Amino acid sequence: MVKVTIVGATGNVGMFAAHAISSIPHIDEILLHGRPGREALLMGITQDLMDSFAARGTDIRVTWTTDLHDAAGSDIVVILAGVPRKAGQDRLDLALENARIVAPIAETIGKVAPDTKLFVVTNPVDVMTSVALRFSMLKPHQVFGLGTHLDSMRLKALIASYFHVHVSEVHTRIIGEHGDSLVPLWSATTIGGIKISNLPEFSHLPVKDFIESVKCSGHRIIQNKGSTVYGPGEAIATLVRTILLDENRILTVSAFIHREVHCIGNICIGVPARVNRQGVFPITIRLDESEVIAFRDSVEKIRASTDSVIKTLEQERQ
Ligand SMILES: NC(=O)c1ccc[n+]([C@@H]2O[C@H](COP(=O)([O-])OP(=O)(O)OC[C@H]3O[C@@H](n4cnc5c(N)ncnc54)[C@H](O)[C@@H]3O)[C@@H](O)[C@H]2O)c1
Ligand SMILES: O=C(O)C[C@H](O)C(=O)O
Repeated sequence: MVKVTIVGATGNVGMFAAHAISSIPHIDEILLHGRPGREALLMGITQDLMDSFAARGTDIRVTWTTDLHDAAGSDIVVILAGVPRKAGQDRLDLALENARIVAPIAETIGKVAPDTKLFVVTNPVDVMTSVALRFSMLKPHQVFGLGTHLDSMRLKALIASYFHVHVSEVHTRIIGEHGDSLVPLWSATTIGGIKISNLPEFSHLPVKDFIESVKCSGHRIIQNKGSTVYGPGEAIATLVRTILLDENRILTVSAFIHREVHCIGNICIGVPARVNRQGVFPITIRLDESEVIAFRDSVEKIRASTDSVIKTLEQERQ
């Protein structure tokens, strides 16, 4: 029995993610979790999803609960519970408020579903992934975040459009913080298998504009329509599919690194990782010198926020 639980299922991203995930083969049950007091909303979402499955011909059971213990037996638990940022806010501004929400959820999930993969989406996602790892007591390969996967997809779309090629011809990666200190890896960017820097058009590429556009993307969407939904929802479904179908894809997720990237580590941050049924496994990579410097800066920025949040949570528990 393959079961996926979504915690924070009454939110904008949670609702769409449930629908996006439902197109993955071999899922038997999607469990929607919401806070007590949200029962009518959960019931409504469940019925609406079931109608869409009937219309599409999808045979998945949708259930809902306000009790996290029902997540027992889940293959994947996606955490989307928490506040989203408002236009003008930085994702890191949400760190402590959302850590207070994510930590107890992760703690309970670690106890009731010790074999699950815990997939964190709540922002600031890199900090929340470390919080989930710390409080769930699960193993590092079981806990990961959406990281810079969505940023990488945003850059990929811009490059594909510039070169007039199908998006599948572009491979690119952004590592580091899902935020302003993100690090684009031009050294790992190819078009049709050819290193982008070997293409004459590369010298005209508006690199700075592209990176600025990726950094501002979430902010612009929130300003215009209130929240980012379809991009994250599809990105979440890609990760869930890669795990459940044991695809061994290399995706850029927030994962605990130790020595894999120039020995910079002991933190959860966006890095390329092999993703399969067992979880996420960062791959060892060598970067250009300028990329190492930028990645180290990004790691230290995330480490400062992570350490401060975890210290506060631990003090509050004493
Ligand atoms: N990592 C990414 O790329 C990415 C992308 C999109 C959204 N996000 C993040 O995901 C989170 C959800 O975004 P959204 O747009 O769906 O927000 P939303 O406000 O629509 O939904 C928030 C959800 O969290 C729940 N929630 C709020 N406070 C809670 C609490 N104290 N305890 C338990 N549950 C609580 C709500 O009931 C709701 O289900 C935000 O933190 C947002 O920044 C991350
Ligand atoms: O930008 C946000 O706050 C939401 C999300 O992280 C995104 O990048 O779409």
